[in-house]
Amino acid sequence: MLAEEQVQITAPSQADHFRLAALHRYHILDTPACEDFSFLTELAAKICEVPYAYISLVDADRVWVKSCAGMHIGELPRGESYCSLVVLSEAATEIPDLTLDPRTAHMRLTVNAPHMRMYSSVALTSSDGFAIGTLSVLDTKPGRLSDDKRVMLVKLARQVMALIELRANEKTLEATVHELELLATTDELTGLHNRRSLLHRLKFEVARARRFRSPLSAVMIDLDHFKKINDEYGHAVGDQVLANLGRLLRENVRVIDVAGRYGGEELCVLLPSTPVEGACKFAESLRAKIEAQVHYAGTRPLRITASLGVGAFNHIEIDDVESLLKQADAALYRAKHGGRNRVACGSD
Ligand SMILES: Nc1nc2c(ncn2[C@@H]2O[C@H](COP(=O)(O)OP(=O)(O)OP(=O)(O)O)[C@@H](O)[C@H]2O)c(=O)[nH]1
Repeated sequence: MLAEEQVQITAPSQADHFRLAALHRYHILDTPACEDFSFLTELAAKICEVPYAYISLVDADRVWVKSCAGMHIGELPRGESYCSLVVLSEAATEIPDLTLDPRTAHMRLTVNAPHMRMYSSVALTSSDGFAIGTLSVLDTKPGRLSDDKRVMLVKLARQVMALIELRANEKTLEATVHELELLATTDELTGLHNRRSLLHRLKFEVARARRFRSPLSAVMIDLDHFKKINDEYGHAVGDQVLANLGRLLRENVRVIDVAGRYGGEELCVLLPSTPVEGACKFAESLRAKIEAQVHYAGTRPLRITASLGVGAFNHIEIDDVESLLKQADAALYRAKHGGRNRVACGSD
């Protein structure tokens, strides 16, 4: 009883708060099983000549086991785990007979099968000096590890920690690469693909349409008299209108569609697997949504319209990459000259 109270009272201290922050920085809790960690755990059991070993991370109210050898434990309540004692003392801990130590005699793994008797462990210490978990070995016979074995256990614990650091660095690198990719392909103002990314995706979609003999359409969108918005209300309001339009497009395209900013106030949507009829329907519905969208110059509401041109390939006549946009551009020209706020389709 006394031991349980000790573990629970000490756990939520200020020091534990910083320790938990160090643990959570590694993003290792609840990650899937991994061969590299299993290998180190098995090696610990082999070197120490004991049947059981595990790598544990001590969270706020549970001890989560990253890998184990000789048994299966997913997680334990913190008050039921020998490892909690190690992270509290932040040192290597050895308990030669768990039944004789008042802190561990009552614990589940001591009382129930497999009736652990010996526990020896080394703290896993974060780069900023916090004990975030342990590498532990256990036996059902009481005893002590020899000095040689303890030295090896300390070395193995360092390898475990190095692996935890490596995995965390890989995750950070992955996230950074993803962020950079996003920055390099996204137009900052509209949140759509930038021109380079749009043209890159166009090449890819043309190749795919050829390969699978599927249709591909492109819709060019140009705002009507946008210069007037800039001239009358200022560039910042013009920018806001473009940003709103970007959001409208993102919310109204399918996951497989590619919406991008082709030029200043000219946007483009690529519609894979969509024949000209479907693309014209989409363009007409988008035109109506743009017309209905309300923007604001301060408190003053504004509306703007757009002209749209649709270009389309069917699978029989997939031409070169540029000709799809040329077709959409020519249709857009007709929509502008036909009076604006309208859709012109294909070569009609
Ligand atoms: N605020 C803002 N304006 C932009 C941006 N890029 C282009 N523009 C403006 O968009 C306007 C385009 O003007 P025009 O090509 O004359 O076309 P328009 O006024 O929309 O007229 P039509 O297309 O013929 O209906 C210019 O005033 C550009 O300065 C931008 O990123 N932000």
